[in-house]
Amino acid sequence: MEPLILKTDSVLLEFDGRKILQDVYLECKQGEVVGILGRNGCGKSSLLRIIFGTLTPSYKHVSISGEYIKKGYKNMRVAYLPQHNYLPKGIKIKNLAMNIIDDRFSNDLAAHPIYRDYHEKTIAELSGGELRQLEILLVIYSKADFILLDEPFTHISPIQAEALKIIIKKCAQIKGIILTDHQYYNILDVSDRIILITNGYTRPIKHKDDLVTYGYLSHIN
Ligand SMILES: Nc1ncnc2c1ncn2[C@@H]1O[C@H](COP(=O)(O)OP(=O)(O)OP(=O)(O)O)[C@@H](O)[C@H]1O
Repeated sequence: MEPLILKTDSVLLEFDGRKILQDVYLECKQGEVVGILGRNGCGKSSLLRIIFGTLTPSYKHVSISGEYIKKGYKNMRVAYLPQHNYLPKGIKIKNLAMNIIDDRFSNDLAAHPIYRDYHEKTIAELSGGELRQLEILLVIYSKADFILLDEPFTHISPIQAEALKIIIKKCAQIKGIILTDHQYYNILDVSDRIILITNGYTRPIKHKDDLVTYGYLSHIN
């Protein structure tokens, strides 16, 4: 079967007359990881929320394999990890996972130490970093064909970031993943393609040097 393709273009997003996003083209196929980089406030989270359907810009065109998508979250076509904690505190973890996990990943979730050790507990009983890991897992292993991750590497330790990159790569064998984080080295590591948002435009990054040229990095290490 042909891989599904999520396409986003012609986005116009303004706040108080200030143009945040004005010329966006973003494509992601099932089977690939697309990394988005950009300075604080350039519109990365906004773009993910527009694709997911929880932020309505003046204009957008989002489609999956040619079918116009108004709200990505409808019918669980797109899943989204927000920058901030989102899970309700009082619910048992195994009950949260029950209806959202893709059967193809239920063994992976069950074997992950966070789920294995805490599934009988509630969200309120986890540390900040444990909670973040669980939130990431529930989105990555969800039934959606496309997964959007806003700052998945922030708040987790380096060793767990390494493990997360392996999980993302495995998941991307059958899903499309778009992610952003200020830990750009992790984004460069895990992504098949990089898109930089600058001055409201998306620019494909062909080489690390482009990140200096466009003023995202001051130098290359
Ligand atoms: N509800 C809102 N009202 C007004 N301005 C907003 C609103 N939400 C976001 N903005 C502005 O839109 C711009 C883009 O915000 P967004 O959160 O998408 O940026 P970002 O690239 O994800 O930033 P960061 O890397 O700092 O998380 C920012 O300048 C922000 O101040």
